[in-house]
Amino acid sequence: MPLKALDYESLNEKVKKVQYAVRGELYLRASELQKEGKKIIFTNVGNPHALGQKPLTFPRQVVALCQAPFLLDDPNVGLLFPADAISRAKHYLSITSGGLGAYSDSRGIPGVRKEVAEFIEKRDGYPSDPELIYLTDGASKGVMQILNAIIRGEGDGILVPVPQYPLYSATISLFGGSLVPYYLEETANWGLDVNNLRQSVAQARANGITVRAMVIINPGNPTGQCLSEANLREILNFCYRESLVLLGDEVYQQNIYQDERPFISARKVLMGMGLPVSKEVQLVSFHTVSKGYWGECGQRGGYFEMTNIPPKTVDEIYKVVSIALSPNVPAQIFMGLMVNPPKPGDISYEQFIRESKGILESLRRRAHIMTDGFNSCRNVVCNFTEGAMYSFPQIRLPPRAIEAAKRAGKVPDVFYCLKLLEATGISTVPGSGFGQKEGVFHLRTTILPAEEDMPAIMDSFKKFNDEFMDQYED
Ligand SMILES: Cc1ncc(COP(=O)(O)O)c(CN[C@@H]2CONC2=O)c1O
Repeated sequence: MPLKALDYESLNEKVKKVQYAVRGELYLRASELQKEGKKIIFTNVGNPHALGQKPLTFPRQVVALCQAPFLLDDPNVGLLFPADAISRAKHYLSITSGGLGAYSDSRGIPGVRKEVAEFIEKRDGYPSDPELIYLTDGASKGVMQILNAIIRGEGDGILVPVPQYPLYSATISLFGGSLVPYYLEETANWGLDVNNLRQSVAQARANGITVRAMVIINPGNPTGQCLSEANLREILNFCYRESLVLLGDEVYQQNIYQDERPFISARKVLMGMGLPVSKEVQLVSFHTVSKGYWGECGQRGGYFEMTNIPPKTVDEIYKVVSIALSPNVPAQIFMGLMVNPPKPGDISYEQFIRESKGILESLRRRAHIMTDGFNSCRNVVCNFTEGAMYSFPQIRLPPRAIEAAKRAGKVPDVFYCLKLLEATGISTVPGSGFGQKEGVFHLRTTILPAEEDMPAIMDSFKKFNDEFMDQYED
């Protein structure tokens, strides 16, 4: 029989080649163990509600009423829902094309795009045009749409930080482009050295690659570093000199756990740089409802904002996003609520602030508990999680452990993470899934397990690690 189109052997080679570690070998093994009845702590994915975080009340009240508009006609609705949630629900229903069940404009609901533009203006102090803001099914879809527009073939290179979030390596691979790594400096708190950028671009060009764009993830995933204004200015000048599009992945902009480097957007720095840079550098910025203190990952809400992108290109991107008809409409309402939350004086303001502050302050404490726990182990060094929601400790593995990994046919940090999982139920992602320097090993975990469980989890990790080292250390 001739091969059919969906027989494995005849699949698109790019599909077979692509890797995505966040749900890779460790996650699959953890799922097997869970089926066998083992208690697993799935701290491999930045999925706050899966680890017990409660959703913020106000957004759920508004979207519940939008999903069930008949409740608005119930005379008792005011007994269950606050007046500001009722009025916001009525507002959103009035700007949809027929409620949550109707497709919206392919770029998203104009009224929500306007709320995003107002949020950006308030955050950065510069005007933002709703026409250049597209709502997407999570930031992932936006990243994929923009990379799809940029990558013409394997000769096109995208500068990506290493360690990186594998959405980028996977998408570049799937679209047949070339990933051009630039290494973050672990000993400089995962700092970004522009000299590394220059070397990476020169190396790529020597290999015949046309470097077209650069990705920054700020705050970083998995590394957690926050870029300073000076860093961002250096990067924007570099993109200007090298004519690179800058993709600013800023999904963790609400997740900041130190006061020295508050979040500043790439767009704000760009707008402040004056001509010609502020008008020449092409920037696309990404945000989501999946992170921050919202953690509404399953809703699939995101946006990207285009800066200095030519109108004809914007039209082409609009054409392509139209193929998928409409972004997720309930998620667009979550996005509107995220960028335009209850204000002082609103009935729900106090509760909203109490809930969101509570989550952020707990995340900051958990970041310290986890970092300190890792650094209490003799062979582990861990930079503090300045932002985002991950911890990325370096695990120094003795030669006999590396040999044992080789005998088992595993990359050393996969070997270590599998042993950790089997012994403790802690499901992590090996550093090799994010990229790391040769001969250096890491694992990524989230800082999301419940705060009251965190000390016991770190004790369990330390016990495993010390036993592992006793077994393999000379
Ligand atoms: C840097 C970064 N960009 C984009 C996304 C995608 O977000 P959306 O949910 O909006 O598509 C993620 C998700 N973080 C993944 C998911 O959980 N753990 C991770 O590392 C991310 O870490």
